[in-house]
Amino acid sequence: MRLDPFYLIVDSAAWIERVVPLGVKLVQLRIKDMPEGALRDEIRRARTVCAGAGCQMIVNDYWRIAIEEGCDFVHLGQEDLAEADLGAIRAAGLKLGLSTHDEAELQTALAASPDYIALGPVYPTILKQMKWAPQGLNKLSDWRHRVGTLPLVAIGGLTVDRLDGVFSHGADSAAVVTDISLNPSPEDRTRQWIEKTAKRRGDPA
Ligand SMILES: Cc1ncc(COP(=O)(O)OP(=O)(O)O)c(N)n1
Ligand SMILES: Cc1ncsc1CCOP(=O)(O)O
Ligand SMILES: [Mg+2]
Repeated sequence: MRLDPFYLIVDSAAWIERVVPLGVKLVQLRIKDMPEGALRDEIRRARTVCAGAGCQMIVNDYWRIAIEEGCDFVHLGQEDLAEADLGAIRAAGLKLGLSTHDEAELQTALAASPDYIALGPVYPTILKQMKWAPQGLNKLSDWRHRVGTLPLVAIGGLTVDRLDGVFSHGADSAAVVTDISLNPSPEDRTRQWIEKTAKRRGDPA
């Protein structure tokens, strides 16, 4: 499986409606603390936009709802994974991405046969409090060798200027939240990410 090199993470269908039409091809819907009915509405709205734009949509955390709503990709952290029914996820045909932060988590993740492995935070992040210090680029290279041919996602503190570094250290895809969501012009910044990753995506010159 191949992942787009630009992996955008947003927290609403409204964001997806705003930026996916610009040419985003891989997006995660990461919603925290929302009543289930509203969450299902968000997923359905987001999925409609993504389907129309040829954008792969990944649902964070809510694997049961993702199955019920007919989605095809979920992302789980290690705590999510501990409570998830992997058999049900696989039986429903969903692809699975997993977070890792240290060696033990990598072993746990590899044992679950995921479709990609994410490593983070590569750089300091302001999105959420992390138990882990920034991992740095050398850890990314280490993970590159350990995950073999599995797609590797870098996450945490990524910006357009940091993309060359993460790709040259083995990442296949770079995931981002605040460099876009907190930018004074999220649309312009999204275009910069698309342009900077164009060659890796195989876009025509
Ligand atoms: C691509 C990607 N990598 C890591 C995470 C973090 O997942 P998790 O550790 O479960 O934390 P939350 O995002 O659920 O707060 C992610 N969402 N996406
Ligand atoms: C959810 C998550 N997991 C590891 S780092 C991170 C946050 C990424 O956000 P940002 O791109 O704003 O640093
Ligand atoms: Mg999670």
